[in-house]
Amino acid sequence: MKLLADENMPYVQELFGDWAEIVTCAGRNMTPEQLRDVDVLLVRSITQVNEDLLAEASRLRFVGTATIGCDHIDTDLLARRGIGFASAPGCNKVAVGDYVLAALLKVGEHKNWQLKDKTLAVVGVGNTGSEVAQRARALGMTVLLCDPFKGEHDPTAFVELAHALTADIVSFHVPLTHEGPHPTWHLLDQSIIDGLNGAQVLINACRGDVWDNAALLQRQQGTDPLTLVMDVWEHEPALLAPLVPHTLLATPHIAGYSLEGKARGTFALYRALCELNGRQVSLTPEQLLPLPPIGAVHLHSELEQALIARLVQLVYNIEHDDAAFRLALGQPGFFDRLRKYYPQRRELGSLQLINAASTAHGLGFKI
Ligand SMILES: NC(=O)c1ccc[n+]([C@@H]2O[C@H](COP(=O)([O-])OP(=O)(O)OC[C@H]3O[C@@H](n4cnc5c(N)ncnc54)[C@H](O)[C@@H]3O)[C@@H](O)[C@H]2O)c1
Ligand SMILES: O=C(O)[C@H](O)[C@H](O)COP(=O)(O)O
Repeated sequence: MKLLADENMPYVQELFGDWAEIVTCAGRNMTPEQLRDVDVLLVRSITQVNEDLLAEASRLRFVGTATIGCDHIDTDLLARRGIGFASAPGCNKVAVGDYVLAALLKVGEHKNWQLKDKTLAVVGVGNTGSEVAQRARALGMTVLLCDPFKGEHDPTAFVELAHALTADIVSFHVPLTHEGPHPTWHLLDQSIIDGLNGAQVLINACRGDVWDNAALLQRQQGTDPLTLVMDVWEHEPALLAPLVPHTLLATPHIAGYSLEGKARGTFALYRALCELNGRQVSLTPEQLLPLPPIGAVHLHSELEQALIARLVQLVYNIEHDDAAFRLALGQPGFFDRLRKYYPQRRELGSLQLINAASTAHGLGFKI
């Protein structure tokens, strides 16, 4: 079995090394020729799996993406050609929850806000949105949930988008869709952007195209700019650079980049391929991971916002990611390079807080 994998997918050797001939390459540069004699293709979100890429892939029988989002995969094409497919739903949801928690704490510091007095709206309440909602509740925030698909079954638990957009902070966690009853492409469009007030904070850790970046830039260049946290950008990696100085936090699509999240992503594909090949699943994602640098911390005081911020920074410092992004901005290939050489980041759950209240668990720590 010949397997072609994105070079930035960890643990491929450990999981497939003893049953596949493995070839790796840069995900953005995969070519139809490379797929000629390949049986299994493993990609991340930057490879467009479409007619063009698969033009010569006559042996291909399985495609896996080690990501949550699948907007880069032509799944109809795979179905038509009888090629098996798997993604990794939820694999990095915890990392996205950690990222948004770190961002919220930075927003609190920047605006001198007590987050417990503020309202957060989560737009898209699936795997990642639910992680964010859980952390915001643990901070004591009021949380509004907006998800028209889920709202159909449980209208009292969800609000309309217009209501969500009145929150102090609005965090987006939708898939990128162009069709259907609630498409998300430019969900945040010019008219919505114009209707927001300058005290509001927006967070995008889902897909860049969900926000109209050019319209946002226009708003930011006016007299009443918004506070923006942007992990994802329209037209990555060729993002709208002039928007960056108008953000509070800017990062290169790494919200989901915990080591645990990446391991779960590759592992989901390993499990799917084992099933397809009638092989026994002989490992767990946890077995792939090294020990975290800090295992436990004893607490001797209440978990209030400033202490939570210090504890989060022990595990994940979002400001380092932001600083690296601003420093590299404009250099050729900077976006992909930051992602390729992203430092090992652990999830908050790798740190045990001893003597902590149960809210620590809601924040994502181990107790
Ligand atoms: N920045 C990152 O590193 C990163 C990491 C993981 C996922 N993502 C992106 O985030 C997206 C969401 O991930 P997830 O795991 O939560 O997916 P999910 O499928 O579990 O949840 C998405 C939710 O969005 C809802 N939704 C769909 N259209 C909507 C609309 N118009 N308005 C409101 N809600 C809507 C769906 O009903 C669903 O509940 C992924 O598709 C992926 O593109 C980004
Ligand atoms: O959809 C996802 O899972 C995330 O966006 C993922 O973290 C993106 O990472 P990439 O596949 O681009 O390395």
